[in-house]
Amino acid sequence: MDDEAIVLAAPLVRTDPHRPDTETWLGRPVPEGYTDMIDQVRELLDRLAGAAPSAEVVRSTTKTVAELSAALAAYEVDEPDQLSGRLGSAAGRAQVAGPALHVDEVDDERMTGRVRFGRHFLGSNGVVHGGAIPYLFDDLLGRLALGGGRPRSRTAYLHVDYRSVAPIDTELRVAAFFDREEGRKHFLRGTLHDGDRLCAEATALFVALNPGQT
Ligand SMILES: CCCCCCCC/C=C\CCCCCCCC(=O)SCCNC(=O)CCNC(=O)[C@H](O)C(C)(C)COP(=O)(O)OP(=O)(O)OC[C@H]1O[C@@H](n2cnc3c(N)ncnc32)[C@H](O)[C@@H]1OP(=O)(O)O
Repeated sequence: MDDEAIVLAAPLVRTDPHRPDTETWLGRPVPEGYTDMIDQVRELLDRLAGAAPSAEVVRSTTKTVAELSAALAAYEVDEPDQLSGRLGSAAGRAQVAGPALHVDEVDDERMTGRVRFGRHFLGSNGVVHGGAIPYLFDDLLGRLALGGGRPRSRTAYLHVDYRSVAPIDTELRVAAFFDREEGRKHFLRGTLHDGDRLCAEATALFVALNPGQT
């Protein structure tokens, strides 16, 4: 392993004091170190986005990533059994398609947290890609839509207003609010702040699924 490859494998410095030590999933213990693995993959995506590697490092990284894919392929499961996207207390639900969202406080009507968009989510000029922000809101508001014992629902619309730029590699604040419900229609809104500065806000309609609706 050469020096540049060692940098990729360096221990993760990001830590989350809010993360529980153990978590169960579908009544089973989550494999030890699972969320650390997800954090390492996030780190890899950030490094990948920011790197202009030598041909030698491209070759060795390609080989290593192919080996990792093959190792995970041996453990492929159907959707109901997958961990990614289902660990409610893990950053971003352990789903690396989205940013590392940490929920701090939640009740039936409100949710607050922190999010950090890494280099992987860069649009340009140090600013988060405009497409990554709706992802964040869909996830955040979608979780709150499920709160308070409410039935499963689906996003019918999601309207995002970009009020000011959201920087990458910065801890941003998020908040979600359950505004009201009209029959199956649940109206929610969310905000994204950098300090006191509003970066983006969203309004959304989630429609509760009818019994038997998939
Ligand atoms: C095993 C354990 C796991 C545990 C996990 C724990 C961790 C946390 C877990 C999870 C967090 C989840 C966080 C992510 C959440 C993400 C959510 C998504 O992204 S969902 C994907 C994107 N959305 C779609 O693909 C929808 C596609 N559209 C549809 O399926 C339908 O259009 C649907 C269901 C939205 C509505 O269809 P209809 O046939 O059921 O109902 P109709 O009659 O059309 O609408 C009902 C009412 O809503 C209004 N409506 C519908 N769409 C509207 C729109 N776009 N604008 C305005 N009004 C609309 C209608 O006008 C109607 O209103 P009137 O009752 O007449 O007053």
